[in-house]
Amino acid sequence: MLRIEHLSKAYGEKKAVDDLNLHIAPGEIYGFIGHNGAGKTTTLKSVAGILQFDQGEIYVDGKSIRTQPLECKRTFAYIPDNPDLYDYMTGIKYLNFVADIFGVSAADRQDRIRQYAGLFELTEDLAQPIAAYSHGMKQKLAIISAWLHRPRLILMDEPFVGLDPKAAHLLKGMMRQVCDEGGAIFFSTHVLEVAEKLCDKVAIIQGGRLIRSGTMEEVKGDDSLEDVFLELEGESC
Ligand SMILES: Nc1ncnc2c1ncn2[C@@H]1O[C@H](COP(=O)(O)OP(=O)(O)OP(=O)(O)O)[C@@H](O)[C@H]1O
Repeated sequence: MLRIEHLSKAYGEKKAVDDLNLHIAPGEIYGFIGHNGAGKTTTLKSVAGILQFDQGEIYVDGKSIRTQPLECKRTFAYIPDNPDLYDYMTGIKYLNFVADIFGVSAADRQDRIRQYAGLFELTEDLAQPIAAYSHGMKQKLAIISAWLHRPRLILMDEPFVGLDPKAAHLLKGMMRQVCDEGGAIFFSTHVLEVAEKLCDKVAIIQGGRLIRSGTMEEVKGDDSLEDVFLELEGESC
């Protein structure tokens, strides 16, 4: 579903991602963890096709994000770490705008908007301009928009930040459902308890380099993910 091969990206002299390799298969919720500045957002933006990288290749369903960006972008949805949406639009206008971009039929978009806005208790707010939304409401809107075109791959950067417990629980169920239907999720998080419970596989990045990856059992063994993460961080100091 997603193959990252020898990805490297530098900002000037600073190597943000260094020879990173990852393979995410259908059915997998893949967590991406690392300290602040480790290179998670740079990796996710490279996969999403919004940041040019220096070396390596990224394939979505076998297609290169560099040479076939449109085909790739039809397959996935990307939720950035900060839901900077169009403040002047109303929620419903924004959702219709996204549905238009992805060619979602009128009937499908109506069904899905009704379903997800209902679940996230956002229905009444959809008529409000996004400028009047709280951070959590913007995050809910970004999540609904990502799910609108039924993407097979969903990329998310810190998706749980700002969500209330009910919305966070709902999102976890939606992530699992995407994978049960043959899709895949690749997301970054600092909340290791969530990663430990939710993820099938996990990758730990440090200073732009992948230092551990595999199934949750392979990575953490009998310890907690937090213990393993802190131990690996300690080894590097
Ligand atoms: N636009 C930029 N210009 C210069 N350096 C950058 C830029 N964006 C990121 N960096 C640097 O690249 C490195 C990786 O940053 P990145 O945002 O990918 O980390 P992250 O793992 O997502 O961090 P966080 O958990 O804090 O969001 C950091 O050292 C950061 O300072």
